[in-house]
Amino acid sequence: MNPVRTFLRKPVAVVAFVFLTVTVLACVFASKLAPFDPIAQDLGSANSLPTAEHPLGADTLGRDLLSRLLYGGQVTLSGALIAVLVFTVLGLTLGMIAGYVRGLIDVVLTKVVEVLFAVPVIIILLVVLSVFSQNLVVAMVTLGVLGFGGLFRVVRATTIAAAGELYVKAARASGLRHGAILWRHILPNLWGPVIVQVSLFAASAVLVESGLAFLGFSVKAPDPSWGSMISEASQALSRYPWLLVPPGATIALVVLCLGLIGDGVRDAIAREGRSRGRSVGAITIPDRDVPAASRSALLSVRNLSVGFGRGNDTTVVVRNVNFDVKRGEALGIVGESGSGKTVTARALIGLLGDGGRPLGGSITFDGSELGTLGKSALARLRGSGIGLIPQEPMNTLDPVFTIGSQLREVIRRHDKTPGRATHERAVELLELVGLPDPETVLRKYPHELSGGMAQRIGIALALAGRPKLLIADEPTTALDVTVQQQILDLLVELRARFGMALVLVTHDWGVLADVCDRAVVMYAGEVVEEATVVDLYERPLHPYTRALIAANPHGAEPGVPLPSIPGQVPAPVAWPAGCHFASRCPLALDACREAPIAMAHPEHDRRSRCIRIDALEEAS
Ligand SMILES: Nc1ncnc2c1ncn2[C@@H]1O[C@H](COP(=O)(O)OP(=O)(O)OP(=O)(O)O)[C@@H](O)[C@H]1O
Repeated sequence: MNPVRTFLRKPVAVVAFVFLTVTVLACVFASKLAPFDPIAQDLGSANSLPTAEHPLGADTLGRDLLSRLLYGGQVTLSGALIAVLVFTVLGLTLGMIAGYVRGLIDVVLTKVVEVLFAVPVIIILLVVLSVFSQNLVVAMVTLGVLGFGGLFRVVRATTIAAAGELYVKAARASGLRHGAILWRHILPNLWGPVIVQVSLFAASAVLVESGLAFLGFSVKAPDPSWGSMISEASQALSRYPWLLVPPGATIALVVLCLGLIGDGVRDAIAREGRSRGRSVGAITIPDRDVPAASRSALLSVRNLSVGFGRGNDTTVVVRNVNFDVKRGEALGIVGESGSGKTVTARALIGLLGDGGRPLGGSITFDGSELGTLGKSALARLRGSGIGLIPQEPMNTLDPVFTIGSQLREVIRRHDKTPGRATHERAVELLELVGLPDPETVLRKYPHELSGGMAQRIGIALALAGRPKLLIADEPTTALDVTVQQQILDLLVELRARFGMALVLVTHDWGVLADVCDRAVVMYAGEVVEEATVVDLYERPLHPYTRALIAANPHGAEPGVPLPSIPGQVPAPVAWPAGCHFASRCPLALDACREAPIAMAHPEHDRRSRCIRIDALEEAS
């Protein structure tokens, strides 16, 4: 569903948006709407409560509070607007540059942002105001500069994720100019997170401006601003408490509305992301001789095909994938980049994104056919039945919330327990994933975590619903080597302890050997071989598996060059009619190129999509 429509279905967010719009417009048109001059005194009405003449009352000098509020809003909101503009321009442009260009520029900008995070904002603002003789514009520009780091981080992370998408890589490879890529492919991913961040920052800019005005650093008396009205009201607070209500309530409501709009936008984006990729199309290309879904297996995938695009523009990227995962078993999906591992894994949990959709086949999990489940049942299954460990956990953590609040939210969704029990479960989960001092970790924000800690949090989040199956997509690629091993050891330990099954996507045979019992080898969108990891290593029965193992750096001998597989994985649009690997295979015959190759069952529990198994065995 369109995210704007999803937002419009949230009444609280819509009311907040309408209130904010009306308030801003009323302030903009203060000269037309205000019943009085904001500085005109009428001592006869001094300190009056709301009356027909003064709808919000009058202050100690008899000045109309509604008029002062409308004019004062111009000062406060334009101050906040300046800060928001600086925040948005810097955060968006520098975040995109850092995330897209990477390298030294990324390192330098990230360090600068880290330094800015350490700067005490209010103290710097007071210094700026004293140097620039109480110039509020300079102060709000400074606030934008000091605060843009939050937006920078979100934009950078989103840009990195978007730039890593294959369609962006393809656009780069096709020679599209960087500006055009950023504009057409990256920017559309950013609007949602940017609106969320901007609305939250705008709320704090309103508060900071009001605070500075309260301290006397804004307009000069008798001109109003919301903060100066609070300051004036505070001087007569004990005798005329009402004076505080109009400016105080306005500031509180504006800040609340900005927060609610941010929340609404975030929910709308999240729902939009979840709803993509769920529709099941009509194209099915069934494989022959495929047994029905296994009753004993926890997960049974049959003839799964996945495509991207719509209608006639649909490109099939994964074709007729079949495999089973038994309870407690660890299955690896291995293959070169672009072979369809990630798409297959994400299809299992209904999170294809970016126009991806299952084109046919079935996924049966724990007796339920996922294609027949309604939205809410599927949502319940995610996390409680199947847990997903992300590739880049930092990107999946919301930078504006503490780890504790994010973990507790997920726990509450599954356990529906009261606050104390939820907290205890959060602590227990962090202990489970080996994080020392869980109470401190719960108070941290994502940017305070190392990569290894973030991945442990990712695992804790995946475990929160006590899933029967974990899906881990290259869970250690973003980590350095020593941390990689620790995370793998943790996965092995947790799996053994809770008897969970695991589907692990990897291109690393070392990881496969460490963690998995069995593996399917994928090539150009198809499963080409399936066997136990030991059998695959010792006696591969597909030329592609053999070539992959030979090119595996773990088996490299010092001084001996590592063999590589000549050629490249064909793009989905260029899949050949016959065996997808034929153009790179030393054993290929004409028969391999002429027609699709059926899956053979050369031995019990082994499958290979090859008609040259005998020749392969002879050659080895
Ligand atoms: N969002 C997308 N839009 C269009 N095509 C896509 C998209 N994501 C993936 N694909 C296509 O799906 C195919 C399989 O991609 P997938 O990411 O599953 O490969 P992979 O084996 O996981 O590779 P890697 O190890 O690099 O992640 C690719 O050839 C790619 O062209």
